[in-house]
Amino acid sequence: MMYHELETWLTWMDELSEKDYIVIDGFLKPDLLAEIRAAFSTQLSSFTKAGIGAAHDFQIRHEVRGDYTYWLDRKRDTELAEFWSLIDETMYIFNRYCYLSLSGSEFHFATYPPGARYEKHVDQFDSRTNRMITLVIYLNEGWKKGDGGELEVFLKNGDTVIVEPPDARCVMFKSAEVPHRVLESHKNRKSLTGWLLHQPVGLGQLFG
Ligand SMILES: O=C(O)CCC(=O)C(=O)O
Ligand SMILES: [Fe+2]
Repeated sequence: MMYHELETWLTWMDELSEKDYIVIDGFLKPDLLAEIRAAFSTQLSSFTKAGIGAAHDFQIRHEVRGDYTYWLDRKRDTELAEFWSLIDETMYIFNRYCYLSLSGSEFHFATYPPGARYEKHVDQFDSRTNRMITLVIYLNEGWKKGDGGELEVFLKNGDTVIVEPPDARCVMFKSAEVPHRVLESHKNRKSLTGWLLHQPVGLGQLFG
């Protein structure tokens, strides 16, 4: 039993291959969204300041990246079982229909307090090339224009796209190919962000 119909998946995969990114509203059904929101609230006191860069150049610079994160662990965070199985389904689809060889993932909750942003970057660090697909799910109930925290995506053809972060919206893009930034947020901005990996390394959490 799949979470999304194959036909729907194939439409999404076509769009992602063509544009390098895709915005999907309703990627999560309401009950799964509620589970994720509950887990987010439970962990809120354990979030820590996010860093930038891999092992050797790890640093915390507020002006570059102002969010706080909490890394998930599928063995420990079993209340998110339905989410983990959706991620498995997502990896299966990418492997089967996009010829990727994904075999792991890493996910964190993130919150950007008012005034926080994340400057232009790509998600594949020089020293780590295993992040293939970035997947972000926004958890901003009641988000409205003026709240800020939009995701700006820089495409190869020179176009930039502004993606607003309302509740339940999912954005996926090719981690190595799509520079992006998070514009300054004026409210607490919440998300569940992760990467589908070429190998099951999942060391992102050691580096921020
Ligand atoms: O939350 C977003 O819209 C993107 C976050 C991001 O770029 C990252 O965590 O690498
Ligand atoms: Fe990013």
